[in-house]
Amino acid sequence: LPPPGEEPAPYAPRIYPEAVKSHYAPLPRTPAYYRQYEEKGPYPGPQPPKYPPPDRCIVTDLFLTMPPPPAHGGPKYGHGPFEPRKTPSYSTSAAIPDYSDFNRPSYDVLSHSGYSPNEMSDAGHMRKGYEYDSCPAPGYDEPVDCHRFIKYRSFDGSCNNLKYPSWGNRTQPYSRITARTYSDGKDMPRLFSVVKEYDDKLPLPNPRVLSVMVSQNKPYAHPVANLLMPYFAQIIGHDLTLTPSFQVNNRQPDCCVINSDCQVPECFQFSIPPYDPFYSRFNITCHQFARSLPSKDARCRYGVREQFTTVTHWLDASPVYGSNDDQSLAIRNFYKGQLSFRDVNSGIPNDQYTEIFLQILPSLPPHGPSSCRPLDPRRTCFLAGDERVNQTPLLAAIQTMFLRYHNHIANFMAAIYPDWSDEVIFQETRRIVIASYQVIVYKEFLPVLLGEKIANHKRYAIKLEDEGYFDGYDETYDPHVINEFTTAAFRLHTLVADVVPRLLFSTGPPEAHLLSTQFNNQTLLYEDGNTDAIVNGMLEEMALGFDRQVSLELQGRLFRGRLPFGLDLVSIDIQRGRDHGLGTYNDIREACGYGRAYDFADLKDFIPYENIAILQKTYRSVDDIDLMVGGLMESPVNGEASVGPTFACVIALEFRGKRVADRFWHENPDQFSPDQLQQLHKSSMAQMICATTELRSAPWNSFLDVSEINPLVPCKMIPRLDLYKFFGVPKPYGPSEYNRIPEPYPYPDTIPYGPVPQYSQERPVSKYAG
Ligand code: HEM
Repeated sequence: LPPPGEEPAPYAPRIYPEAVKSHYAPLPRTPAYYRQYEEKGPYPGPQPPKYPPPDRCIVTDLFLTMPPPPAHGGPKYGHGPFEPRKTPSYSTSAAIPDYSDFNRPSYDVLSHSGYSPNEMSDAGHMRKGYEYDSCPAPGYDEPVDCHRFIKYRSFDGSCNNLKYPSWGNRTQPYSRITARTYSDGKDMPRLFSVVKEYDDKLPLPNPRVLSVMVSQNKPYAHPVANLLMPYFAQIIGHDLTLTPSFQVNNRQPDCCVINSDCQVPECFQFSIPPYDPFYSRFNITCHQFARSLPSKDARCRYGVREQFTTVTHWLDASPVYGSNDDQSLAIRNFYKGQLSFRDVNSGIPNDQYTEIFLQILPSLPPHGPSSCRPLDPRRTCFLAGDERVNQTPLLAAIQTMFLRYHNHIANFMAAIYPDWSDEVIFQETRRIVIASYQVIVYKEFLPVLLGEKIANHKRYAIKLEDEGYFDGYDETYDPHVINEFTTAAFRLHTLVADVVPRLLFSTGPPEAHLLSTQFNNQTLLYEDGNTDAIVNGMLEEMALGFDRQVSLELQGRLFRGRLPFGLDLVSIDIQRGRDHGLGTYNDIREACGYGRAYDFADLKDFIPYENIAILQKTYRSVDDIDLMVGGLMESPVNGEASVGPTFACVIALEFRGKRVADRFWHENPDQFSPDQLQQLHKSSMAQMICATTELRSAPWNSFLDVSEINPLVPCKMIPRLDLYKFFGVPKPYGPSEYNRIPEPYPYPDTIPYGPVPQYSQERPVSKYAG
């Protein structure tokens, strides 16, 4: 950390190639741009009409008061700007294309949502412990036959809790730690300030204006964490949540076009002011946004709107193994327990001669519903347990490490027990990989994210036992992901750096590519050694610091494809919180026991003055502050953590649940023998890097930059799991009733990736041998 009173150095990538230097030249923006925002005071956004809009028309922030676009305006990209309507009106009969299909979508097309607004009534359920208000209510459950899932996790998360078998299942709704703040109490996003003017509701600040007030793309480097930390966090995020949003034919409706007349209730787009520092250059005046789907759980069906995840709620490496049977079948090769893979050089799938270090993820079928469209058709996108794997090569590189780690252990087991079936080897390996991953998350990752003090605090129960088993399993503890966690606290987008770095001395000079050129583009991983080069690049490059500054690559260029602009993830995150009716920043402070702020000045305990000033300029009341914005304004806990105290509390509560409520938690007494547990606790990110790449050394805690207290350690000195402790005995450990061979899964008739080559003990000598 810099000495007190001194600012940290502004972030500049360490791997800093010529090609992207111009990107770091000062942006063609002057402080005057920002002053415009400040002088105008809080941007009120287009004023809502005096009369309430029709109920189903939730969008108050249309561009009705926008000036007309310039006649010979600059470049026109995308869909904006729009002809302003002559008479501002919310009528649905204006002359725009007939999107009658979209007129009925919210409750027809959402067939799996299955309820109409009239059916809704209030039905909150208070949960045990602090103020949980969630569904399904305790005691509720469909009859599920769990006998197949006594020893091994199901893929969809059901049958973890034997009393409430559907708990934690994919599609179960989120839980909450604070009350919902929907404008109508049950369904409409949070739209209005708590301050009223002559009984008129005043709108909340526009999300894009907030985004610009919050972040001017002037990030600082993280004081201690490298880039592997946020991307590993992203894997955890993907493990726990994938919130589906409203789609028609597998894509979001283009709300900025079809919803200019407020026709699609599930659209929640927002306007971009004409003086926007970035988008005005492209005449963009509207930002796309579709609402998250409401869940359909039977108990919640008539209740208030609650969102859900389509991946399991457990910390079970679902990005690797999938979150339902179909996904899990697609990623296996049904040979000796392995996950399906390709040889990076030959492209041959599941070739048993392929070294672990040359394995890459299998190929995504070319015409599937994925948004990944490879630029080079020979370099297809990847298939993994989570469809978001292709978002960036950094994420895919970590997924590749997991694939190799699984296959490394499965090969070992198959060699010791040649008579074990593919199913048993697969499930036993999966159990070890998940356990190892849980250790890495709790022992190495959370202390870096939350700071040692919170990570070790008794309240959160996230410090692993030094010795022996954990006796805290509680089958009545609500395991469902906390909405405030996934919709705000764990969206660590502020830590993401501008570049995708590659560094491997043997494959050439260091390289970096702008992040926005790498979305949905896996080209970089397609050469021998390139997964390793990217992993090495992440170890070498610093993460960005936890602050209100977010990289322009995410704040304006997200998913831009070949356009010079894309989406703004900061405003999306803010709008998503309102869409979900999240409790405000102040509500969460209170729930965490930090006390409410009654005035902007009361925020000074966690928020620096400079940031309080911004909040005061933008919000009408301290009670209006969005959780995402307030959280980002905080200083990191003790200056050492990667989040502020409010996010840290929400994140720690989430991870408490992931440990306490998980029947398969690796420290539970019936999961592993004491010897095995001791081995598992040796797991580390460094060990995983050494086992799955050809790097010869790794930082001791591989989420931290190399320093005197965190040296670079040669792989041979990094403690390894003694796998004989797991497989040196004839049968997997466990009480006898759990210890039977599981019944087979519904195998497909054909194996997905061509004929499986015969395994041969006489493997060719690796070119890396010796
Ligand atoms: C290149 C980096 C990243 C990109 C392009 C990206 C992009 C996105 C996008 C587009 C969303 C959906 C936003 C919405 O519609 O509400 C999202 C959600 C999310 N992101 Fe990121 N993200 C990145 C990095 C990260 C990192 C490092 C984390 C760290 C934990 C993270 C955590 C999350 C979480 C928890 C969600 C909510 C997931 C859900 O509820 O479905 N992201 N991200």
